[in-house]
Amino acid sequence: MINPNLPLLDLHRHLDGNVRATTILELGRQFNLALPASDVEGLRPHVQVMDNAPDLMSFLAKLDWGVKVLGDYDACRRIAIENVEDAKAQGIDYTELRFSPYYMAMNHNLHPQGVVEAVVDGIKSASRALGVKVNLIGIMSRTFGVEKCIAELDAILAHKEDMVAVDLAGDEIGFPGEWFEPHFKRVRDAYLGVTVHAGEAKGAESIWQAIEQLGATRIGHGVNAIHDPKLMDFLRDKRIGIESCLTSNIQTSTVKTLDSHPLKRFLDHDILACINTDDPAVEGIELRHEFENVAALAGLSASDCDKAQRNALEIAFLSADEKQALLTLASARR
Ligand SMILES: O=c1[nH]cnc2c1ncn2[C@@H]1O[C@H](CO)[C@@H](O)[C@H]1O
Ligand SMILES: [Zn+2]
Repeated sequence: MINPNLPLLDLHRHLDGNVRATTILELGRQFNLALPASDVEGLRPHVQVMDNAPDLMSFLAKLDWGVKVLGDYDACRRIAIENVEDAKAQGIDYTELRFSPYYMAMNHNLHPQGVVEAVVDGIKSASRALGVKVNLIGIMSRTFGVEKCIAELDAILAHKEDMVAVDLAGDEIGFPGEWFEPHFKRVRDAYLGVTVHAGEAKGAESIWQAIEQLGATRIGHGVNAIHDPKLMDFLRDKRIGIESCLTSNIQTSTVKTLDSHPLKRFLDHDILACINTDDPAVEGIELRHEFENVAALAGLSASDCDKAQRNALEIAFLSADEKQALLTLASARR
């Protein structure tokens, strides 16, 4: 359940994992690309998870068409704007949209920095026009290797004033966090926040690594913390945020069933965990659905959902004043 008197936040939302099927079709036509289908129903199984994927990497393959159609910078700007429209339609008060400039650039040889510029431009204009507060998180896609991530980081840091944090996403097993220590030193030196996808495909040791070596103050997914009692206490005591994504974790086969999802136990342990979408279009879900339908199946009560909403505000990459403004806005509702 969503408490309308608390702000509604989505802190873990991939902009490039949320490209509308209709937009993929239109951009495919615009750039004369051979798509696997010519209508939405035919395209759906190629761009959306229909049955749960057997593992993370099979899930991630469903994001590929959404970036294969990005034939120019205007296409990047377009999907950025549509992401703000989608957030607005959900009644989201504040969202942190994350994106991987190299992943968006690579199919049509765009320059990652040009992609960043187009996304920043689209987000700023749409955010202003629609009245949704948005910040950006730059992603390094670890799947493409250490060197590509250096170039990707260069593009992100060239626009560091338009970013609140940097993330590491993609293949957690094949490209361990240890390889990205120099990258995150640069991120911290630029005074940006650090959030890392960890403990999703790998165990609790990957979460320890993200916190202790990379400087993460927030963890994407972090489901495998549940197997390490010392880490559970550490996350609570150090106020490390956990960005949970319920449906995503089922669809990647990270968690077998919703009733065994660790989010409820994170909340009971007073860990700052919250509810997020991950890749809405690829999953075929949205934030309200996660709160209104999925949370209860994961054992959350209405007061657990309240807690998740408050936790999101607590761990958001925002100043104390900005958080207060969001609280004031929501408490004045109705
Ligand atoms: O759930 C996830 N786990 C790990 N990586 C992800 C997830 N969703 C998307 N990406 C990755 O994020 C980048 C695009 O924003 C891509 O690298 C994609 O593979
Ligand atoms: Zn993610």
